[in-house]
Amino acid sequence: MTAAPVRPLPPASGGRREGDPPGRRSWVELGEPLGLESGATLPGVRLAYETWGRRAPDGSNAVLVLHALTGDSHAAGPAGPGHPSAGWWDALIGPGRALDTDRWFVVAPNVLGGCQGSTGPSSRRPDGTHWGGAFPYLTIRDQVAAEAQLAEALGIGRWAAVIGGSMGGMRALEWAVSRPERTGSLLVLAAPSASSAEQIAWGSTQIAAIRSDPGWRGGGYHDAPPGSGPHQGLGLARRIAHVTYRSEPELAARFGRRAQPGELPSLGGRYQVESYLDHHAAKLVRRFDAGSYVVLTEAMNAHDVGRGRGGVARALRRADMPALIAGIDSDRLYPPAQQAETAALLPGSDGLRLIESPYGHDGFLIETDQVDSLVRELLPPPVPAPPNR
Ligand SMILES: CC(=O)SCCNC(=O)CCNC(=O)[C@H](O)C(C)(C)COP(=O)(O)OP(=O)(O)OC[C@H]1O[C@@H](n2cnc3c(N)ncnc32)[C@H](O)[C@@H]1OP(=O)(O)O
Ligand SMILES: N[C@@H](CCO)C(=O)O
Repeated sequence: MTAAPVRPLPPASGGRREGDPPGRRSWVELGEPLGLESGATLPGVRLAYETWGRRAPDGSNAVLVLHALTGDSHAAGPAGPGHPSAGWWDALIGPGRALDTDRWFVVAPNVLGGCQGSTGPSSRRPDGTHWGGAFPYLTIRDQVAAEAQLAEALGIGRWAAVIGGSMGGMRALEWAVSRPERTGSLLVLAAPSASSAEQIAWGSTQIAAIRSDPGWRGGGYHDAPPGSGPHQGLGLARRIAHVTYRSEPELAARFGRRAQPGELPSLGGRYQVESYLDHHAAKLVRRFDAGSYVVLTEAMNAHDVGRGRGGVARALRRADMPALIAGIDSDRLYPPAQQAETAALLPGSDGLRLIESPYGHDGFLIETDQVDSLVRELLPPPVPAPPNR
């Protein structure tokens, strides 16, 4: 397959901000419409990304880090303009960290279909109108196809490692299966080879919550007056999702049946856990687009590395690079048994790695010490040269 030409653009205005670790925000625009798995094409595709470290002249030290559903390209670095929080894997990326930016050139794109710089439903079409509900159906494969063009634009023929968790893990696995020659090694955290019935059920329930909001307007709300979008629906979707991201014992120990201070459930007040979910819903609504949430959730529902490739087992046999597949012992959304199957089928894996955590699926974001060990196992530090005699 010949890749479409890619037109790299200059760094975003401001580029590196004062106080940032060595890192840069930028984007590429694909020179030609992206052909999608559905047969449709997506014109005017832009992919935003951040980088840390220095690219080796031959591109051999590049590592691709792929974010989850509501993550973004800000994997490392402090909070700042456009980034309400510090990087979601800040503990892992930087000088001397597991992804040592004195050695590795780390690249984190914002996913295609997202809303933090890459083309998605809230972007404008070439004719200047918002995509909204006309944004095409995307799959994880389409997202990886766009990321492959980003790699070409950056002069990276082969990643030293492709690393991702949750939806990022789905994309990492898709990289390994569809482009094994370009995936030097693989780390997948808390992600399946194919979304299960239950995972599709959770995802489609969240999509239904958004679409049932009168503010959804068939996805065409981006030109509606400010504040009239499907915020209730998106908030409801986040509440449902967030419960699946945490574990039952954690919620029981942390909140129990307690009422939120100053509120009485018998008088219309909230339980603490309700208030906690309200908080996470409100936070997401402030920073995320409902249309992107729908498109990305549909892509996760469609995830199946075996589709049209003779099934999962056969597809995974293509991915023969060194691979680490990790699950979280308390993850009820992506149970580790599912990842054990992936690990057993991947030629380069020696079995499931288990992250111990009370926090459930979010453990891949929280248990950074354990993820650190996995990254160091995948990309061991260079053995120092013996002293000259
Ligand atoms: C890959 C990515 O997703 S990158 C983007 C970052 N991820 C997200 O935003 C996903 C949503 N968030 C999360 O999943 C989690 O917050 C994580 C994984 C980032 C961090 O987990 P934790 O450190 O365990 O945070 P936790 O779930 O306890 O949430 C803490 C927040 O809940 C608030 N909170 C706790 N109890 C209550 C309560 N009873 N009522 C209201 N708010 C509450 C805290 O004040 C805190 O608020 P803040 O985040 O605005 O400071
Ligand atoms: N907290 C993560 C969980 C999904 O993997 C997110 O919102 O992206």
